[in-house]
Amino acid sequence: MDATIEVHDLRKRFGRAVAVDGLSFGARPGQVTGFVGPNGAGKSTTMRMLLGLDAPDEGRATIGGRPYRELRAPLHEVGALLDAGAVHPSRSGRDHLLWMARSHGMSRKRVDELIELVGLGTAGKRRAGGYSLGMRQRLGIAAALLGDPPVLMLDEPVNGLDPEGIRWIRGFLRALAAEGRTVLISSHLMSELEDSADHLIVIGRGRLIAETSVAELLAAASGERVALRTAARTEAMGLLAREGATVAANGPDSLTVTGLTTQRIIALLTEHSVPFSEVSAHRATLEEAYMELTRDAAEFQAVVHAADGTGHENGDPR
Ligand SMILES: Nc1ncnc2c1ncn2[C@@H]1O[C@H](COP(=O)(O)OP(=O)(O)OP(=O)(O)O)[C@@H](O)[C@H]1O
Repeated sequence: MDATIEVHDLRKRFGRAVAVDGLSFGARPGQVTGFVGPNGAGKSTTMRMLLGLDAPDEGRATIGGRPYRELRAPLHEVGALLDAGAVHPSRSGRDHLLWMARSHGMSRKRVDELIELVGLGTAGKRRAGGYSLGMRQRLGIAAALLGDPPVLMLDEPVNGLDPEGIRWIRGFLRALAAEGRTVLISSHLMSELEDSADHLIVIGRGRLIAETSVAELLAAASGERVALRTAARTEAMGLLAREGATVAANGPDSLTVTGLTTQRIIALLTEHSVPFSEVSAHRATLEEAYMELTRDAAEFQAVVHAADGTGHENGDPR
């Protein structure tokens, strides 16, 4: 089966709210594709449409060229984790998987293999109601993998995990992609996707903001900025500005310079005997790049104003 995920001009409204607004993107086999956007951007709704749980108003959401409802053996074609809490609390993790396996004609052996693979071990025999979030995520991922599907879709799999859980899931997802699977994972935090995603789909207000590789996004956000550390801040600022650079001071001895290369800055400072202790190309973090991209997304501002408790739009004093 062709394991490509494709979304084309997808639209979905809930009453007056537009959840997904003409979204198009793709996710390919052999890659972890990060699906990132602020809270309320439309990630879960898009995944739900890909999984046939919500019907699009317009557009197409397909897996291997077909909508979910037309897949012949869905469990063997797509594995999904939307809500890690969706397990009966009094049933053990293993029994939950056995129940799913039996209803789809899969073996007990497959269940035991998966319990080992996701690192649940003996916890598999304990009541799922007593599981930590990390254990519930592992169980959910095991359930998604039951039918050994070439496509995996996980909604916020890293959210709420401890550092060890995050490390495990990153490595695990990368290994699944390395086996040739298509892995789509959503997150509202770009930093969660650092070190795990190869490709990024960034959305805001139901629309595509960027579809890019992690490397390209970082290069674009890093721009031509150079970080300069000098004890002679005023002198350096005057000199570089006269040479056409834009210079911003960020601290008593640190400047950010735009418009001149690192080599040219070093040559000028040396020529004019301006002391400096560091000149380096600025490298943006993934989080900085993301903040720049989503600055205008209204949901993002809404999160900020909800957090500061004003209940006002940002910059709107009413
Ligand atoms: N069943 C529903 N009924 C009404 N509105 C909905 C429904 N599902 C989603 N929405 C709205 O659609 C928009 C997109 O929501 P969605 O959950 O897809 O975003 P998200 O990017 O997954 O956000 P989060 O990171 O918070 O999970 C939001 O404004 C949300 O309130």
